[in-house]
Amino acid sequence: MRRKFIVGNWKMHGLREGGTALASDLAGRMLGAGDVAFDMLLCPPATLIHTVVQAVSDAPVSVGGQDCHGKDSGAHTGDIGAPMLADAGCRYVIVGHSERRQGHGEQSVEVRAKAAAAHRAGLIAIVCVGETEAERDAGRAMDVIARMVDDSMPEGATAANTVVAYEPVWAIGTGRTPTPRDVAAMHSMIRGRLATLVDQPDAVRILYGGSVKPDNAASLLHIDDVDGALVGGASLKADEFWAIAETCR
Ligand SMILES: O=C[C@H](O)COP(=O)(O)O
Repeated sequence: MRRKFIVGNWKMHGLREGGTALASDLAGRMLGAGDVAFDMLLCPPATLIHTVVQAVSDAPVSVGGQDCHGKDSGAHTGDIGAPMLADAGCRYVIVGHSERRQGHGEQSVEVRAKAAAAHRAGLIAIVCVGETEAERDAGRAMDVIARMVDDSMPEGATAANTVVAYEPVWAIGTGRTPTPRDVAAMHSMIRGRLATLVDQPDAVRILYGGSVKPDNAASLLHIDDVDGALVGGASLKADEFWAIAETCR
């Protein structure tokens, strides 16, 4: 049985005061809620990792990085090594987000190296894949995602060290989402693909991301093979993020 997984990706948002307040608010809700049917992860910007780790230390809330380098250390100005994230208290790291692939020209071969680096550091890698609008319009979405999954998954990936996030690029921050039928088809295809790439493919959590909001969360999160959500904008407001999480209860 895969537990639902609700992940907040704060992207490049947040200063210490607001980040502490948001993380503390969510930690309090998790503690107050008792038994919940989902796991919660917050991925703040690197500058807030330490602060957020402290703010959620008493609560069942994990913290993750938004990216890591494919090497453990070295002369890579501005980058963060996976061992640094682990040392700072992270359990997870997002790799291959489309904002890294598009904004920084990252290819799947680098994403694979980043996921491998995450595993070496004992982190769980959240490997993101997603097609552009042009690729979907051209009827190539399935092929594109299949290839991204194949090329981004490192040797030694297991259900214990890897999560996959399907995020159509055209749905991120736009208020648009694929139909539940399209999401179901894509997630089912991804799970089939994982069979040859990952140990225990049926246990791998596959998240949907892209304009997940309180009003559409239930319809997206109850689709077969959708094991949670990678939430951007709505993760910056405790009420909205919590409302999304609560649809899993
Ligand atoms: O990592 C999160 C995704 O990019 C989704 O962002 P969004 O919820 O703002 O569309």
